[in-house]
Amino acid sequence: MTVLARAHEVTRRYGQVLALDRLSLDIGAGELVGLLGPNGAGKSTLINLFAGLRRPTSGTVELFGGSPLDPVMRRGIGVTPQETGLPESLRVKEIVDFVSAHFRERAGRKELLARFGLDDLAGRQVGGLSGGQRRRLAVALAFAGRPRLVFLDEPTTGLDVEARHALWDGIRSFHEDGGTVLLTSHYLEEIEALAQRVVVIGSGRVLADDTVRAVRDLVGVRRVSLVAGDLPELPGVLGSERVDGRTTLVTTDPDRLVVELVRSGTPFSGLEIRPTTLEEAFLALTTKESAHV
Ligand SMILES: Nc1ncnc2c1ncn2[C@@H]1O[C@H](COP(=O)(O)OP(=O)(O)OP(=O)(O)O)[C@@H](O)[C@H]1O
Repeated sequence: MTVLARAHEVTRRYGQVLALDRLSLDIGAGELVGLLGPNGAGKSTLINLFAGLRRPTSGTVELFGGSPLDPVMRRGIGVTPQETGLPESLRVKEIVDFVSAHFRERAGRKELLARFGLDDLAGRQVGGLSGGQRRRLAVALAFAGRPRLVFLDEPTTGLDVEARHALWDGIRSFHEDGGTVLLTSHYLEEIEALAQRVVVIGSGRVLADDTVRAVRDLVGVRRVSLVAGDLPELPGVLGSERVDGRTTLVTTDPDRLVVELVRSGTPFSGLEIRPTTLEEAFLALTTKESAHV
């Protein structure tokens, strides 16, 4: 596998804050990697290091085998930060042309706008775009220089379902054409929908790096739901909720839980056991992590 971006034993401090803690991660050519972690886990810091916007306190960061501080290497990437300020008075097509002009290789304006569902807005001033349209434009601009690798920091924040799906389609088609993507998201279904590989980070460290499915299996959390009155104390329960008389228990050991439930003689009905969503897996992982601290 050709490695396009590599972090090796990277530590980044901001004063007393340890944002990344000897983190190592390789992004291979053609991968679509989802970076998942709670607020403050270090996701944006990692993207800023790869994009050459910050330097590590220690450890090494490589981009295309060179330094992210080298503009030649940076020309091969596209970045959408969490927040972007675009000049309000420029038209969409003018901004696309302005950004594209910085690159030797350029995506065609029409093709770029179409890919992100913005074709009808080419003549519109940015000041007249909705929040979601602005966000889509900011993401589209990451692709203006025909990058080999794009970093998208929470690309769909603030978008409605339709706009989010339009953006997913744009990211997917870039990936299908051989592009490499690292994206962070708080929408867990987004990572499940797009990424083959998920890297979970917490407290500046990699907690898991695997397929979405394997990460779920890794924590082995299941949802047991049933209709019952008051329940006795049951083994391995990480959380519970009760909606409309149905109780759902999140557990690491559904078999033992059911055995104990039957042994307790508590009457129940409608038993269902389901695998977890990535969100539940992620919560269990980060809970485990904080239990270690
Ligand atoms: N410029 C800065 N100065 C001081 N501390 C910072 C700075 N940037 C980030 N941090 C701190 O570093 C840690 C990691 O932040 P980072 O933004 O990388 O996390 P994140 O995973 O992207 O979070 P979020 O999901 O909220 O965007 C946090 O504790 C944050 O407060």
